[in-house]
Order: sequence, then C-alpha cells, then structure tokens
Amino acid sequence: MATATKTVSEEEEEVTTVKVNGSAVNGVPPVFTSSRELKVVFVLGGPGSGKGTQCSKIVETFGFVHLSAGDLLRAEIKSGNENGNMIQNMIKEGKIVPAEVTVKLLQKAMEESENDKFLIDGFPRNEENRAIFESVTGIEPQFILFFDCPEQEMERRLLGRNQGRVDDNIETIRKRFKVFVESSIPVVDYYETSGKVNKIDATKSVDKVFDSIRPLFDCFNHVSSNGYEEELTEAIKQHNINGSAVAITN
Ligand SMILES: Nc1ncnc2c1ncn2[C@@H]1O[C@H](COP(=O)(O)OP(=O)(O)O)[C@@H](O)[C@H]1O
Ligand SMILES: Nc1ccn([C@@H]2O[C@H](COP(=O)(O)OP(=O)(O)O)[C@@H](O)[C@H]2O)c(=O)n1
Repeated sequence: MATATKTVSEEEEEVTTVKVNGSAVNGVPPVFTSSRELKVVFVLGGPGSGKGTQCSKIVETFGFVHLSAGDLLRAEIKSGNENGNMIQNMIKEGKIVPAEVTVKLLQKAMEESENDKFLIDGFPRNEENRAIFESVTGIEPQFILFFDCPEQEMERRLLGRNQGRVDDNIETIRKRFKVFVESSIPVVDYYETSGKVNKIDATKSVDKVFDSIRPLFDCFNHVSSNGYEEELTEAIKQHNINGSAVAITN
C-alpha cells in the first residue's frame, strides 16, 4: 500500500534537487526548498533615501511582496529569539548583522509566501550578504533599484521619520552613512558590471519618484508577445537612455 511517509533518501533528494532557479554555486547546490520560479528585485540606497516608501507603492500597484531586511531583523528582536540582543546591538551601532541570520529570515519569508515576486529592501547590504544569499537560494535578481540621494537630504528625512527607531539619531545616522559608502556601494558597483542597476533620482517628490520606477515594473503585469524577459530588458534600456545611466554620487 502506498504511504505518505518519505524515506530519508527521498527527503534528502527533495532538499538538494528541488531548487529555485537552478544553478549550483561553487558546486554546492542551493538548499532552498521551493520549486517556484521566484522573481526578486533588490532595492538599495542609503538610509532614508525612500526605499520603504516606494516599496509600499510597488506592492499596491504591481502585487509584489515587500521584504524589508531591517523590518525582519527588528521583528526578530521583538520575538525574543536568542539572536535578539546581538541584532539590537548591531542596529544601534549601525553595523551589518551577520549574513546567515538575515538570509535565513529572508529565506523563511519567501518560503512561507505563496507569491512569486519579491522586493527585497535594504539587502544585500554588503558583499557577505550578496554571496550568502546567492549560494543559499540560487536566486539571481531581475534587477536592482538604486535610490540615489545626497546625505544631507537623507539625514533630514531620517531625523523627521518619527518611528521611534533606536538608530534614527544623529550619531548612529553618521555611522550608517559610513557603512553605506564602505560596504553597500561596492555591491551596487558589482551589479553595475552586469548592467542590472537602475539608478533612481530619489530627491524628487514621492509621486515623481514612483513615476520613474513604474516603467520598470510594467512588464510584470502585462507580458507582450516578445515575452517578459525582452520587455524587461527594453524597459531597463529606456530607463538608462532617459538620463539615469549609473554614476554613483557618494
Ligand atoms: N521622495 C520623498 N520626499 C520626501 N520625503 C520622503 C520621500 N520618500 C520618503 N520620504 C520620507 O523620508 C523618510 C524615510 O523614508 P523611508 O521610505 O523610510 O526610507 P528608507 O526605507 O530608505 O530608510 C520617511 O519619513 C518618509 O516619509
Ligand atoms: N541587510 C541588512 C539590512 C539591515 N540591517 C540592519 O538594520 C539597520 C536598519 O536597516 P533598514 O534597512 O531597516 O533601514 P535604513 O537604514 O535603510 O533606513 C541597518 O543599519 C543594519 O544595522 C542589516 O544588518 N542587514
């Protein structure tokens, strides 16, 4: 009689062979257990550049799931998990939490969701974030949204944010800016070499910023006869022709 119980070897097989987007990294297969073809967009930019604000609008209009690495880490502190104290101290100091912790939270959130389109906000924040995410999930991002904003404007926004965050004070803000320039900009540079970065002028009004983002997401809603990949490539090309070729200003 057939039974629902899997043998150990069947379970091993499932974990190592049913994987997202396929490829093994350095010969080690990804351990992600979902078999869905997930589409991921990374949303990067300095603290206070408006990432979360725009992610909410993209979710409303294009049906993505918003995963904020910072929000997931803050929820972990609240949950009373053993890592909570360490995470709290890192955030207070504006430091980047070890990638295994953050990747595990992102992975769990993606596996628990039934959606297949994710905006991953505030991640990868350094090379370690990027490499571990890639090796664990096997996911290559569709593209990167990079919010370009001068520090003076980000500082003004953060000091007015009023969300009671332990890191929105001038001392920690300065540390976060330094970490952003030293650790996060190199990740943007890395993706720039494969033409995946779409720089957004984040100094404009919320609605104007969204207008400049919108064409990059249209292809997720209506796929032309050329197919989704071609439509996305064309949208990225047009975005760059329209005066936003990547030139990091920090
Ligand atoms: N385009 C904008 N112009 C002015 N203020 C903005 C703009 N976008 C966001 N803000 C405000 O700036 C603060 C930081 O925005 P937020 O989306 O939380 O940034 P991030 O997620 O990049 O840290 C918030 O108080 C938000 O309301
Ligand atoms: N990938 C990430 C994202 C956030 N964080 C931590 O969470 C803090 C807040 O990040 P956030 O993305 O919520 O906020 P912003 O700094 O973008 O405003 C960072 O300064 C880091 O201490 C992290 O360690 N690793």
